[in-house]
Amino acid sequence: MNSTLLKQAALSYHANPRPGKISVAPTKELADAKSLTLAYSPGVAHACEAIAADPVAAERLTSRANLVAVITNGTAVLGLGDIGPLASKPVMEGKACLFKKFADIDVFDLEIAENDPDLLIDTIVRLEPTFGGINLEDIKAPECFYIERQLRERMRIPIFHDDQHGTAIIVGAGILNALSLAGKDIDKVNVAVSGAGAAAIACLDLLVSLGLDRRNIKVCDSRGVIYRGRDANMEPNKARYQADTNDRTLAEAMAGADVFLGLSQGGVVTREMVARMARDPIVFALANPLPEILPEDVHAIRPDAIVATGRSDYPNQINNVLCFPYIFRGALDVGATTINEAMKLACVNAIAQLARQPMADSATGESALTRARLIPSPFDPRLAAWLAPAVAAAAMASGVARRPLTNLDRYREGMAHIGREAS
Ligand SMILES: NC(=O)C1=CN([C@@H]2O[C@H](COP(=O)(O)OP(=O)(O)OC[C@H]3O[C@@H](n4cnc5c(N)ncnc54)[C@H](OP(=O)(O)O)[C@@H]3O)[C@@H](O)[C@H]2O)C=CC1
Ligand SMILES: CC(=O)C(=O)O
Ligand SMILES: [Mg+2]
Repeated sequence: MNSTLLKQAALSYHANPRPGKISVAPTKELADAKSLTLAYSPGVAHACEAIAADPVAAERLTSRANLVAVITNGTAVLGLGDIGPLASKPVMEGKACLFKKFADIDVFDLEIAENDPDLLIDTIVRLEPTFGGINLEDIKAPECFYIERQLRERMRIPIFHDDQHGTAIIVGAGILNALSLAGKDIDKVNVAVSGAGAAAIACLDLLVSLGLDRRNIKVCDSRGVIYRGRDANMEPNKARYQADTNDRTLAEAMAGADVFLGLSQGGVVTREMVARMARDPIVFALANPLPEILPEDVHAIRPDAIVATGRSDYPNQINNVLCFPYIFRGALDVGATTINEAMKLACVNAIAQLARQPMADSATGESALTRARLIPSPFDPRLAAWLAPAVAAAAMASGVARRPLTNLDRYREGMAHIGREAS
């Protein structure tokens, strides 16, 4: 679809037949005076009193345990930048739809007009009685790191900045599979990165925990390569990735690199830069909505490249939609108090392994992993049954589950049903 048609279709999709993408629906019969008596006054008072006597009763008597807040202040909306909370609402409604569609989780999207990190934190902390979990979205770096850390310390429900960890999880799975196709080892490859914000820093942290050598990483922000000694007071997260190098530009950083990871802005990579990468280059151009370089431009200059973008209109969509519905599903279902490293790594492995399984409809039984299919499609009906139980099991094994499951196989069957309904 050309860009004019896409714009028209997207605006019409959002406007018709009624504005927006989500609504709230009752889950109980409410047809007569008797059901009104139960749902509202006087019957509702009994539910209130039960929760006042024992807060855990809220899990049985309200929607809270299946209700997640998608929260933003609109400071880093996709790659569009600081467009503010109101303009971010279509993205947040979109996330709400994806939670519901893929994992049957209800979401309130909250666009908060507050840029001061401490005031935003205080606002979010006060929402704990309403929600079973908090998905932070499109809050810019470096504030996002402080905001998430404070919330994790002050709240007893899962807090997950999707642009950091959801992206890192799917990038981790995609890179592991791409490296295996390219026949390269993670501890030996050179990586050039465009972007040093929420998503890029979290991806690097996870890739390092998977074996990537920090000395083989060169990161660029909007001012070029982050090299040792560049700034007197370098932001601490950038400082962790400052390189001992004479390279100063992204073009120099990409020369000879095995992997390019783009989490910055559309169009910052040229064909010439890709031409100078190592053999079988892995190009993850993940800026949204426009990637750092389009796949057709990469393939035109490097037929040996393995390419991914964040978009659904090209093969290999590396997008956090493959993670956030399922990591929350697993966490909520065991009453996890947090989403920890063990749960994230379980999710990475589950995605990477699922991509290696034969497709359900495969006649040959061959592995589905190819250069054009590094990771499962967002509509793969097996995602819920693979990811949510892996996350739930990791939560239980790492001691953060308040309501451990007694039968993981039965839980997996329930997730398979959700997956089939979604696809
Ligand atoms: N595919 C996916 O699933 C996801 C994709 N993304 C995409 O990643 C991008 C960044 O998102 P996020 O990390 O949340 O945003 P942040 O605002 O936290 O970070 C943006 C980073 O990009 C850098 N940057 C801006 N312009 C350039 C440039 N011309 N060259 C190099 N670096 C540049 C900024 O540099 P500086 O520090 O100097 O300001 C900053 O480090 C967006 O396009 C977003 O859509 C994000 C999450 C998931
Ligand atoms: C996908 C996503 O979360 C982003 O581009 O910000
Ligand atoms: Mg985002």
